[in-house]
Parts: sequence; structure tokens; C-alpha cells
Amino acid sequence: MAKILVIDDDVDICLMLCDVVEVIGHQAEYAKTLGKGVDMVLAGEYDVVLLDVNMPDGNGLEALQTIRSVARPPEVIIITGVGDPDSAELAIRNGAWDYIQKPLSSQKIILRLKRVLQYNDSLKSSSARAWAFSRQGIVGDSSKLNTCLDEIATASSSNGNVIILGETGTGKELLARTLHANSRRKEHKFVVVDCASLTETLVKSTLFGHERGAFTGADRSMEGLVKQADGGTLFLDEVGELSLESQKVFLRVLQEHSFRPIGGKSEVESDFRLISATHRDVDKMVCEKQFRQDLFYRLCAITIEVPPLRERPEDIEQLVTYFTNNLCRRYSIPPKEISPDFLEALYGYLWPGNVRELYNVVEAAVSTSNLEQQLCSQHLPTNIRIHAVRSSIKKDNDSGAGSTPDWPAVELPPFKQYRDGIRERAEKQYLGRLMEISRGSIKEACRISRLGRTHLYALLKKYNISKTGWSE
Ligand SMILES: Nc1ncnc2c1ncn2[C@@H]1O[C@H](COP(=O)(O)OP(=O)(O)OP(=O)(O)O)[C@@H](O)[C@H]1O
Repeated sequence: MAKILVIDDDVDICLMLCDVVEVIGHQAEYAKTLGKGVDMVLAGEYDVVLLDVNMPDGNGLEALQTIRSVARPPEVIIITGVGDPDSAELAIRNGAWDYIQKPLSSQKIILRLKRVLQYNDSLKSSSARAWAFSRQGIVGDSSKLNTCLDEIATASSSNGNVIILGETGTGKELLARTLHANSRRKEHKFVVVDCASLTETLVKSTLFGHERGAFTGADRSMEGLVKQADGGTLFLDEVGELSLESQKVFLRVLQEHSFRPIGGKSEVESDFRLISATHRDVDKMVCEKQFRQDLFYRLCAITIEVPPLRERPEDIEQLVTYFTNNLCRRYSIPPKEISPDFLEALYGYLWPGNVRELYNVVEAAVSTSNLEQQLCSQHLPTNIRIHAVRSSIKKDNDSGAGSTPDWPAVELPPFKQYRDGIRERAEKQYLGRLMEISRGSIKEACRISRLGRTHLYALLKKYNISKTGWSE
């Protein structure tokens, strides 16, 4: 099922397009302003965007490039009230798939959508065939994790610096290793720099190494991490923990890809690809001047966000099975079954420590269960069991089991008032557009709208609309 976003300030058009999309079996959402629409595109994954040109907060054509710049860009179909060959050309040049003119008929939209979705499908299957991406032990099949893996796969074919963002324990390092293992650099090293333990006194010697005799006790020369990553990948784990002084050191080596070992006489080169990871909000740190903006820009040519486990509970069962089997093998004990109540309890928990916490919980449960054949909720830590019981009671209460339903106290206007309000807004917008398209010609407006002259004049008067389409 494809996901389609409609961006149009006319709610009726949005609703009509969403209906059409749903009729052909896809999912639709809409935004009434350009700003909201662009935010939705940046935050979500859409296959197609139906984009209106004239929006109250800007011109759709100007947002095209932003929309097409996301990691998995949606195809964009421009919808416009007034056809203009120059804008159409500009739209196509900026990456639009198609350019269609109002009035819109369901048939017109369905035809265009089917064409673009067919094209997307053929693209996906050919790239899937062409690419044998190795998951490197990453378990889970939720759509959120798969999106993230798609981004890793795309990044592994390029050489840009990547930053992986996500809460602690979500698998950032595992994903960085997977990216490296799928890249052209896989025959070379993946070198981890633990930025949290990189003190200012250690930063230079750890990164750049030193020559023999460079300082007291340096009885041998030592290669630094940057040189070790030559040809491979340098992974800056917890990059948000770098002090400002260490950030300065990094910035230089990123700019030059060369450095001087302590006590060295000349610069040494290293061709590494940089991947960094952090659970911190680096954007905010930049605003608060805790992180250098110039360094941040260099780190994040490609940004990949790993979703927390609570947003992909579908992965829990696969992860639990995988961890349990591995642990049983490691402890040389027979494999264990997983009971439904064990899983149920895990689903009720929010996993602040994400996959790492899940692993620890499963490991503890496997030990506690000793030689029992099945993992049950009794083998789980008390805090998780309490959480599960609480959330199941809350669910029962929310679904109103055994009591009369509690209607939420939401204020709704009377039906007629609500309906008439929408109708008036829709009529007013329609007439404004109508007069704009017909360039003030009543004859043309009657032809397009199929309204009689008298009726049209009456409506224009009612909504105070002049023949040029502007409210007087
Ligand atoms: N999808 C997954 N499949 C299998 N194992 C996973 C998955 N995600 C994470 N793990 C495991 O969970 C543990 C934590 O993962 P990792 O260290 O990569 O997380 P992280 O986000 O880098 O954590 P931190 O921010 O604390 O450094 C590791 O043992 C890793 O192998």
C-alpha cells in the first residue's frame, strides 16, 4: 500500500483526493498549508505528494526542491488552478513527476497515480534485484526498521559523512558496522573512537599517534586511530560528548584528511569515511553553543534516525527469539519456547534502554528459568511485570469493560452550523479560483462552473467577490 500526501489549502479538494486515493487501495493524508506539508514530508515516508501551487503561505513550486531532497524522495505531482507552460517546465526541471491542471476528475487523478506507483514498484524491484544488501545480524522486520535499513543501504553506496541519531541502545553502532560492511571500504578496518572517553589530554595521541621519544615514556612509536582507519571507516561513537577543544581537533582532520603525529616531522594522510553517532540532540547543542556548527555540518551530509523500540513493537518477538536461541546455544542448554504471556508483558513496557535493555532482560530470564523449557512472565524482572499488569488494567478501563462508556467532553458545534460553515468556505474558495481562472470573464466562468449567469452573480455578491477573483 502506497502512502500519499495531499498538500492543498482547499479542504474539500484534499478530502476529495484522499477519497480517490483510498478508493484505489492506498493510504492518504493531507496538509492545508505548505509549511505543514513540507514538515510532514521531512518527518514521514511518502511515495507520492500531490502538491498545489498557490498556497496561502507560499508557492508549491518553491518547496519542490526541499521535498525532493529527503533521503527517499516522494514523486511529486503538481496540481494547479492556472496552467502555465513556464511553471510546468520549471516544475519538471525541479524534479516533479507530472503537472496537472484543475478542475480535477477522479479519473484523471487515478490514471496519473497508477502510472507513478507502477513506476515506483518497478524501480524498487529492480534495485532489490541489483543489490545484495547484507543485514549483518540486524533482526526485525518492522516498516520503521526497514526504512532505516534502506537508508543505510543507500548510504553504503556513497562516500558522504553519515550521522546516526537515536536513543541509547537502539542499535546505532550495529547499523554503522552494517553500513561499513556493505560499502566499498569493507576490506579495510572499522575503527571506533569512543568520544565519551576522549579527554582533552588524550585526544591528539589517541587520534594521531606519536613517534618514538615524543614524550617521556614513549619508547615506541604508536599509530593513531585516524591512520588505522585509512581506506576504511572511522566511527565516532557518542560524538555529542566531545569537548569543544576536541571538536576543534576533529574539524581540522576532517577538512584536511591529514594530521601530524605527536613528535612527527611531517603530515600523514588518511583516507577514511566518517560515520558518527549520538543519542543527544546535536541541533540543540549547536544552538546552545555546546557543539561547533561548522563541525556539525561536516558530520551530517547524510542523517539517519534509528527509531526507538517502543515505536516498533513488531520487532520484539523476532528479537526475543533471536536472543533466546543465541543464549541457549552459548550456555549449551536446550532451546526454550517463548510463552504468549512473556511476550505480552514485553509489549506493555516502554523500553527506555531499547534493544540493549531487551537483551539484558532476555538474558536474565534465560538464567532465571534455569532448565525450564518455556520462558514465562514469571521469569521477567518485577518492574516489567508490574508495568504489564498496570497497562493491561488501563487498557480494560479505557475500553470500558464492565462499565458504561465515558464520552469524552469535547465541544462540538451543532451539525448544521458546522456543515454550513464548511460549505460557505468551500463555495467562497471555489468562486475565487473560478474568477481567477476565467480571468474575470462571466461567460467563461459560467462555462466552467455550469452555473447560470444569475446564480453566479448572486453567489459573487453573497461572498463579495469581484470578477478578478479577489474579495472586495
Ligand atoms: N535490530 C537489532 N538486531 C539485533 N541486535 C540488535 C539490534 N539492535 C541493537 N542490537 C543489539 O543491542 C545492543 C545495543 O546496540 P548498539 O550498541 O548498536 O546500540 P547504540 O544505539 O549504539 O547504543 P549507545 O547509544 O548506548 O552506544 C547490541 O548488543 C546490539 O548488537
